[in-house]
Amino acid sequence: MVNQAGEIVGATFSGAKETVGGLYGGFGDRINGVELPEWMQGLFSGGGKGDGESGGSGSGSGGGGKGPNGNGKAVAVAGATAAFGYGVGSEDERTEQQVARDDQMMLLTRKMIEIRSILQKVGQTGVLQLPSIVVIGSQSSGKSSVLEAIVGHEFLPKGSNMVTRRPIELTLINTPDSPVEYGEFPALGLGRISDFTQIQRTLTDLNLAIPEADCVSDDPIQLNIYSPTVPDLSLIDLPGYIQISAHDQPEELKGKIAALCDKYIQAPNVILAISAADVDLANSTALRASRRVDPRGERTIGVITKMDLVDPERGSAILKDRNYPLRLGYVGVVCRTPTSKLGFLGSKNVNITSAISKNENAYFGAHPEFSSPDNTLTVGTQNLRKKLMTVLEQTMALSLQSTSDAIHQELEEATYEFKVQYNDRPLTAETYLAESLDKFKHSFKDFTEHFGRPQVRQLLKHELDQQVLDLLASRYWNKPLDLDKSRAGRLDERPLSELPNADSESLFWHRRLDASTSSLTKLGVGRLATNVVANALTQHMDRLISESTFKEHPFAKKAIQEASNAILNERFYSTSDQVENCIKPYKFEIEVDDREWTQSRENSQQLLREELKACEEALKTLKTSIGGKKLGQVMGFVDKLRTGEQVEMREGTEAFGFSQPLLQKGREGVFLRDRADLIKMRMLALKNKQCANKANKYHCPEIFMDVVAEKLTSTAVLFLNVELLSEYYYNFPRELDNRLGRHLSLAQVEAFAREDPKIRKHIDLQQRKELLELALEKMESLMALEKSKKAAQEPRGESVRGRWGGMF
Ligand SMILES: Nc1nc2c(ncn2[C@@H]2O[C@H](COP(=O)(O)OP(=O)(O)OP(=O)(O)O)[C@@H](O)[C@H]2O)c(=O)[nH]1
Repeated sequence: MVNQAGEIVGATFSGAKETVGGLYGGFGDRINGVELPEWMQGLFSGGGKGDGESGGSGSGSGGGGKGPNGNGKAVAVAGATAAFGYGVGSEDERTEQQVARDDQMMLLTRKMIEIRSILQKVGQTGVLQLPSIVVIGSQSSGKSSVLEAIVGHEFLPKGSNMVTRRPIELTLINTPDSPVEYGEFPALGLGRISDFTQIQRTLTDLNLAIPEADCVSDDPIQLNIYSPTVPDLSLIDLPGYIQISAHDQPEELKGKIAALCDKYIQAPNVILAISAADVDLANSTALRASRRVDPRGERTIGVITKMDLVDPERGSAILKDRNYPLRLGYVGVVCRTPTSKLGFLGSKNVNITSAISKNENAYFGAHPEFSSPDNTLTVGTQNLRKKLMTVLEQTMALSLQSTSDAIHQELEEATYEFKVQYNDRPLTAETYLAESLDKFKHSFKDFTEHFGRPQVRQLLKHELDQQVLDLLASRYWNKPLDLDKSRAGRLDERPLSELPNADSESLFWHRRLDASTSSLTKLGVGRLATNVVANALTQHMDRLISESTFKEHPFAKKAIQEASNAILNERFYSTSDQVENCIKPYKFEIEVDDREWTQSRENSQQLLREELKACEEALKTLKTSIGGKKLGQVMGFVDKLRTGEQVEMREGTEAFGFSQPLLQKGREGVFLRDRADLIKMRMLALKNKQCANKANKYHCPEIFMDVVAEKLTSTAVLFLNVELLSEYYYNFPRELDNRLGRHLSLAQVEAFAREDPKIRKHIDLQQRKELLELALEKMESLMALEKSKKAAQEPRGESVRGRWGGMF
C-alpha cells in the first residue's frame, strides 16, 4: 500500500519538491511571524534535502524509504501537496503571507471538524450544526464522480435502482503524518476500513436498508475518510434529483427528494450545485434549487461536469454564464472515473487522483479556451478542491460566533439541569462501578465479621441435631401403627418404655445405640457439612446483592454469583474430603468426659423440648383443619383398628362415613400424639438420675448421640474454617475485582452502568455537559486565534476585507 501510494504520488507530483521547497523552504517553524500548526512543523522540519528529494522525486522504486526520512514521510509530504491542490498544472501564485494565513485557516477547518465530531456525540445536531458543503445535482449529473475525484477513491454506491437513499455526511480528514488511507463509520463501530470496496459495499447496504417503498430517508450515514491526500472537508452527498418517477417508484418520490435536499441546502451550508455540460444550464435542477434558497448566489459553487462532452467554445461559454452569477464562481471538471470507464487502474483501492488530474490536464491543456495565459476560467478537480477548502474555511470562520453562542446556550441548559437534578454530583460509568464495587466489598467485609466459626458451628450442629432426631426416631421411637400388634413379643422388638429398667448389659440396647452412632458418623459428614456452609454462603451472597446497588444490574449480579460459585466449586471436594478424614476416628471410638456428658444432657433435653413443641403444634394445626371433635373420632377409629378391636362398619355408624383423606389425617393425629407421649416419656427419663451418669449411656441414647454430634461438629468446623471459609473470604474480593474490575472493557463498564435507567440518565447528562464544555473550550481557543490573526494583520496596514473578499 505504501509502495503503491509512493509510486502514484511520485509519478503524479513529480514537481512536489520544487513546490514544497518554494513554498516552505527555510521558513522554520514560522512563516512571516506566524507560527505553523504543529503538524505542519512536523512535516517540514527535519525535511532536509534528502527528504524533499525522496518526496519530490517519488522515485517509483518505493524501496528507498528505509531511513528516518523514509517513504512514508515522502508520501505524506507529496500527499499534503496533493491535498492542498499544489499539484501539476496548478501554479501557486499566493504570497508568503497568504500561504501563512491559509495555513492558519486550514487549522481552523481541522479544529471545526473536531468540534463537529464532538457535537455529533452530543446529539441534537439540529441546533449545533456546523457548516458543510452540500452536494446536489440531478441523477447522472456526475455528483459521485466529483466526490470520488476529491477523495481519490471510488467508494460511493453505484447502481441503476437509485442507490443513494440517505444523506451521506462525509468528513475528510487530512493525515499528513500517515500514508495510510482508511474510512470509518463512527456510528457503526466497525473500526478502520482500508478497503474502499468494502466502504462502498457498506454504504450500499446502508442505503438499501431503506425500503424501496420509502425510497429516501433523512437519517444520515456518517462516514469519515482519513488520508494524506484528502483536504480537511465536510461534505454531504444527497440523493440525485429526478425529473419523473420511474414506473416502479412512488409518485411522491420526486417531491421527497426535493424536500430532503431543501433541508440541507439552508444557510450556513455551502451548496455545490452539480450540472452536466451536455445539459442546458437553464434546465439544471441543482442550480434552480440553489437559486431558490440563495438568490444572490453568495454561497453556491457551480460545478460543470462532463466538460469533455461539449466542444471547448461551448464549455467555456457555460463557465462564463452570467444568467445566474455566482460569487464563488463556476468550475469546469472532467472527472470520469478511470477505474470503471477506462479500466486502466486495476483495483478500486488505488488512488485515482493522479489519473483524473492527468486526464484533465491533457484535456484542458489542449484547448486555449482554458489554458491561455489570460484565461480567467477555473477548471480542474485540483482547483475545485482548493476552492472547496477555502470556501469552507471562510464559512466556518463566519459561523464561529453563532456556533459558539449555540453551544453556550446548550451548555447553560445542561449545567442547570445537572445542578437541579443531581446537585452537581459527578458520575461516570467507571466511578459508578468502582463505588458500587467498593460498597459491596464493604458489606461483604461486614458479613465476614459476623459469619465466623461460632455461626458455622451453630449451623452445622443444627443440621446434625436433625440427623440425630431422625436416627432416634427410626431406631427408637417409630412404632409402625399397623404392625404393632404383630411385632410385639418378637425378640428384636422391645418397647422403649422398657429402656430405663433394661439390664445394663442388654445386647439389644447396646446394639441399638452402636448402630445409631455408627449411622451418624458414617452418614457423610464431610459432604453434609461442606454443603451446609456452601449453601449458607450462597444465600448470604444473594442477600448482600439484593441489598446492594447491584440488584438493578443483571450482569453484575451474575458476575458476583459466578465469582462465589467458582470459589465454592473449587474448594468443595478438598474441603469435604478433609472434614471426612478428620472425623474418621469417631467412626471407631468415642470417648466422653463428664463435662461433655453434662452439656449434652442439657442439649438433648432442649432438643426434645423443641421436638415436642413441634409435635404439639402440628397436632394443633391438624385439629384446626378438620375440627377437634372430628379428629378425636377418627383418631379413636384408627386406635381401634390398631389394637384389633372390632369396628362396626355398617351404614349409620360413624366409621362408615370416614373418607380416605380423613383416615389419613386420623393416622397423622395418632402418630403425633404418640410421638409427643413418647418424647415426654424420654424427657422424664433424661431428667432421671440414671441419665446424669455417662456410664449409663445405653439407657440415655439421646445424650450420647448429642455427644457424638457435638464432637463431629467441633472437628468439622475447625477444618471448614480453614479449608473453606478463610479461603472464600480471601479470594472472593479478588474474584470480584477480576470479574467486575480491571478486566472489563470500557464498553462493558458503560453497558453495566446503563443497565440502571436512573444511572443512565445521570451519566448521559453529565457526558453531554462535558462534551459541550469541551466543544466550547475548543471553540473559544479558535476564536482567540482568529482574533490574534486579525490583530496581526492590522498593524501592517492591511485593509480588513470582508470574508469573501479574499476569494476574488
Ligand atoms: N465523459 C464524462 N463522463 C462523466 C464525467 N463525469 C461523470 N461521467 C459519467 O457520467 C455517469 C454518471 O456519473 P455519476 O458520477 O455516477 O453521476 P451521479 O450524479 O452520481 O449519478 P446518480 O448516482 O445516478 O445520481 C457515469 O457513467 C460517469 O462515468 C465526465 O466528466 N465526463
